[in-house]
Amino acid sequence: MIRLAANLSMLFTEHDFLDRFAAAADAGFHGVEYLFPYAHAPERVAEALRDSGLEQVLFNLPPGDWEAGERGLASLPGREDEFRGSVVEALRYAEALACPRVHAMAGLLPEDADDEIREAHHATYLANLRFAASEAASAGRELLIEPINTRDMPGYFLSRQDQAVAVLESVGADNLRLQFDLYHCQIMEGDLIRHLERLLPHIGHVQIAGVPERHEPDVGEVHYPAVLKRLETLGYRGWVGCEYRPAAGTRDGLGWGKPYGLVS
Ligand SMILES: O=C(O)C(=O)[C@H](O)CO
Ligand SMILES: [Mg+2]
Repeated sequence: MIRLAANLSMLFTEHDFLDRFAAAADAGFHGVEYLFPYAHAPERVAEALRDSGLEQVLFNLPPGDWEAGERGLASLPGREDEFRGSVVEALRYAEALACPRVHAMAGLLPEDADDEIREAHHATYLANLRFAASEAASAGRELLIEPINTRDMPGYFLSRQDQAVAVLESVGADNLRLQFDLYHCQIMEGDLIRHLERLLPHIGHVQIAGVPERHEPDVGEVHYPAVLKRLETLGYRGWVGCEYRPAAGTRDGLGWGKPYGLVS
């Protein structure tokens, strides 16, 4: 069975953040994810979640200075203390929200990155993920890494599935898993169903969006009914995060989700 989670950083933005939980429940979602809850006290977010009856399925560690263009800390040499603090903060919120998994964004390479700089980022990334996975395991949580396409996020340190698998295998933590975003994979590599089949043992969470505009899943080049059917027949029991920008109003665009219980 496909279980859809509304990404409240992109969906229901017609409402204030804490009101989006009820809007998602009303539209037939059973789970929510978003980028960052940190603008609100954990108890306030927990109250909105509880009142909506939804499950919290994912959110991200603090990413550094997002407004200044930073996109995560995990691979940034010299920012290790800040990254460690971000792990503690994310796990504090995960406890309050009973959220089973959190995503550590890798960060950006400098434009002039040479092999030495790339290697420094790689070494920092592995060391930080070892720390974060250990802390998350102690808290009973999973830690996710996600390849992100370099058209939307130029310079992002982790951009391909084979790179992510090599990192997972190097760190070797059972609770370090892959956040498999089909939108990014289609842009960078394509071959989605074969990637799903090969990567399934590593997958801790899936996200979907239409390609190339990142609108509803039924807008664009990916035939999601076939992809989601294969995900189901592969026995995936996790969540599918709907991480897309509605082409018009959120509810107006939910018709694609009717087979999965959504109400437009
Ligand atoms: O960009 C994405 O697809 C994500 O899922 C990150 O968590 C936020 O950039
Ligand atoms: Mg994603």
